[in-house]
Amino acid sequence: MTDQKIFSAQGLTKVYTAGEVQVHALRGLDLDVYAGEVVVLLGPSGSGKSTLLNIMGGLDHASGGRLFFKDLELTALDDRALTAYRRQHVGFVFQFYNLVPSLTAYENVALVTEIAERPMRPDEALALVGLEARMDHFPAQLSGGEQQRVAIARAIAKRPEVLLCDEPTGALDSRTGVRVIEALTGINTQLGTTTLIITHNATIRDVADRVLYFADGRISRIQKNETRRAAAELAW
Ligand SMILES: Nc1ncnc2c1ncn2[C@@H]1O[C@H](COP(=O)(O)OP(=O)(O)OP(=O)(O)O)[C@@H](O)[C@H]1O
Repeated sequence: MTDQKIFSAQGLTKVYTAGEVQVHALRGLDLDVYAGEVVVLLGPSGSGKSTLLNIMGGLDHASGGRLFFKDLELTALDDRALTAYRRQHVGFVFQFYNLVPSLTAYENVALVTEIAERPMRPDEALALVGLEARMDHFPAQLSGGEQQRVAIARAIAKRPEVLLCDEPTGALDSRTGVRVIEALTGINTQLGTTTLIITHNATIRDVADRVLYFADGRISRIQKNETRRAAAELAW
């Protein structure tokens, strides 16, 4: 973790309108995220965690307030510029892996490296998540945790500055979930990738530099961990 801000949000709001109903998903959120840190986002369902991650990742527009990625004001960008930002700077990991079933692990990662500006090789990315021996396997031949690690390799192969993870262990049992968190923290250590992880599993907060507690569209508390616990020590 450094003192260089990579994200800075001021008064960020998001209102979803569904027919006559308005949902205030973010209600004036302020946040700084520092380059190289691991941040865990905790909070009840509907408290705005995914909404924030989607806006940070350029998948959605805020309704108000300002959000910067370094000097770039994301809240001032149109769809096209937001797509360019996302392609260049952001990797995503979701609860479901979305691998192409007819392609091997290697080929799934290569799909991304072929269109990135300065990618690592697919085998290099797969080695970072401990799957170099499984490169030629198809998704159906891999466990859920291994498929998620392929998805992580795919997300980091373009060397994004930011990795945004929405419930990456949500579909996994404890042992495989721990391996996935190990892969994420290992990448953070080796590449310095700023990593945000949404989870409902409070045990995971111990691997973070900081923990953000969400409540009703705002951050109600920020916890700073003096030391980060090794992912391998986690169990739930
Ligand atoms: N596309 C949408 N249209 C309408 N309302 C939405 C949309 N996306 C999210 N919401 C609403 O915005 C609020 C915040 O949702 P969000 O997904 O950010 O919460 P969350 O903290 O990530 O929840 P969870 O932990 O269940 O994923 C919720 O009330 C949700 O129903």
